[in-house]
Amino acid sequence: MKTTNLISEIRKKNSFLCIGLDVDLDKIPQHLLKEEDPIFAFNKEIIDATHSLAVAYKPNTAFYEAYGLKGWKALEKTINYLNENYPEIFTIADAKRGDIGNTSTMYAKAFFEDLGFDSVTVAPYMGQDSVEPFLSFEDKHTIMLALTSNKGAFDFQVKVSEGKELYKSVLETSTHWKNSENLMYVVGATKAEYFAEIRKIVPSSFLLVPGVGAQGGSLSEVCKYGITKDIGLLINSSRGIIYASQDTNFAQAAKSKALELQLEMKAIINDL
Ligand SMILES: O=c1ccn([C@@H]2O[C@H](COP(=O)(O)O)[C@@H](O)[C@H]2O)c(=O)[nH]1
Repeated sequence: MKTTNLISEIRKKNSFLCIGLDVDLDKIPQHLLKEEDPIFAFNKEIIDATHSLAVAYKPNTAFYEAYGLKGWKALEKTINYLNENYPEIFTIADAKRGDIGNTSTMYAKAFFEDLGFDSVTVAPYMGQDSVEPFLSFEDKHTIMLALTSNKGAFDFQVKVSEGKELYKSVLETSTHWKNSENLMYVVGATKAEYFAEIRKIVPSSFLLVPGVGAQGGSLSEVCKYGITKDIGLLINSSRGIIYASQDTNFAQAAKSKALELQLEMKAIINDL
């Protein structure tokens, strides 16, 4: 999907919400366990109930890989369902891949060609030749980890080397790579105080922002310095939305949680 389509979808829905599909069989309503594919059955109901409020969905592949072949099948059914029924939705495989060039090419083929995702998350640690194979896919996006939402982000990402924090080097260096227009970055909502600095380096790039909801990040704090004239943000919430209830009404409960965030987003967009 082209970024221009994503921006017009954001404008149409007054939403920059990304819903994380992190399906844990211990947390989904128990009646779904009788279904042939409980993971897909759960995702389908969540997607059908929330698609008018969200512009993106982000299955974290760990939650599918953990269930082996059945999990991978459910991931495939979920992305096919989104692409067939809601082609306007931006899809993110949160897989955090990256390896030597020929291996990265295979990861890119798996997520972009075989599964048909619009984007995949990638770790920058192995450098340019590990990321460029992802960037070479036209109309696909590579979302590189910059400053993550977890506590461990302080172990390396904010450490200064040769006068610069590592996350700043990741942002600055990657803007010079081939096809860098296909890059987006992950910045945690729990790191709101860093957004002003980040926007100095990548003023218009899209940022995928996890950490609102279960991790306690604040949407309004992120938007203070993170939002751009084209919005430039995809705010993710996973557990805070999809596990709003474990009853049979779980999808409506998820919709209510998504609506709370969407209304907050609408007010922020109107104030721009
Ligand atoms: O810095 C990061 C990068 C990725 N994530 C992922 O996003 C979701 C967040 O889930 P919540 O339930 O809304 O906390 C999850 O898939 C993480 O692996 C992140 O949290 N932080």
